[in-house]
Amino acid sequence: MSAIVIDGKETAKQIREELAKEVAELKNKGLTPHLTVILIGDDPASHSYVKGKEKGSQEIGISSEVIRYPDTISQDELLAKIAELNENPNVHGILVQLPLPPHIAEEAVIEAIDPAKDVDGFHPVNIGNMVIGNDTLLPCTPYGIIELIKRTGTEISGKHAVVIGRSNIVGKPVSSLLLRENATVTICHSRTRNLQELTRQADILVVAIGKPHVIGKEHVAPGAVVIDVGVNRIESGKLVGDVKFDEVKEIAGYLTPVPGGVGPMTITMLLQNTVKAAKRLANL
Ligand SMILES: Nc1nc(=O)c2c([nH]1)NC[C@@H]1CN(c3ccc(C(=O)N[C@@H](CCC(=O)O)C(=O)O)cc3)C=[N+]21
Repeated sequence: MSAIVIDGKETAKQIREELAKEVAELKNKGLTPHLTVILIGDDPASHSYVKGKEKGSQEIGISSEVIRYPDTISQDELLAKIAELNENPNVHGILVQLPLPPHIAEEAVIEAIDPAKDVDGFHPVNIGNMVIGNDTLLPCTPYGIIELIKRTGTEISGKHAVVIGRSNIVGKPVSSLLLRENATVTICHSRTRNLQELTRQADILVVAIGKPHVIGKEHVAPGAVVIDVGVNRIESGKLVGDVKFDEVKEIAGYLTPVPGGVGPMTITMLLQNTVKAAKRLANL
């Protein structure tokens, strides 16, 4: 058997087409959703990712701007800018690209963003609302993962979902969203014993480790839905996942590729969050 490869690019395109229609209607009502991205320093990966956001914004018709700072910017200066954007009624979404230079505290920056404009879904208020199950801005990658699983036609309710990884931006929130969808959720991490024994029980396996090619066919049950969240740039410059794609493809039921899987969905859910934030701020 060979897995069906989940086309994240195509799924992202479908959602963006739906969003473009919605944005056109909002514009008729005089509302143009606006996203402001703050980019600090000159990490090439961050720059390429921010380009993806600008392109995506143009595609669906929302306006976006990127504010660039050298990595010498002080934390106070950055917080002052965020305070100004919080007050600006024309700005609906604020995203500060991570990682930040070491002299700036990530937590302080995330907490400075108005939760209503936190399109990353990283603010503790939004995380709390997500865990409770309230309607809120959801973190983009986990939200995109749920959409990808649902659009394969897979029912999540009652399934055993195993997540490998417990980061604040992927592992923890995706576990919470899977639970919200009524999956039975197991979270594995670097201290987990008998990883293989657990992952082989998964109907849905979400891999967010951040190491190239560490999950192989021995970790996967026949027919499982395997979501590879890894974005690892290897020496050759190639982007690879955490999963050994070729061998897991032989056993899984569904499998996401890297690139072209979760990545395009992350940007799409950011656009969706920006539209949602704009509507809420305008009481629509
Ligand atoms: N505040 C903040 N929010 C983020 O959401 C955030 C961040 N900071 N910092 C960096 C990470 C990384 N991230 C990616 C999103 C899309 C792709 C993506 O679209 N990847 C393409 C390939 C792109 C390529 O080939 O370079 C794909 O997988 O097909 C990758 C990585 C969001 N992040």
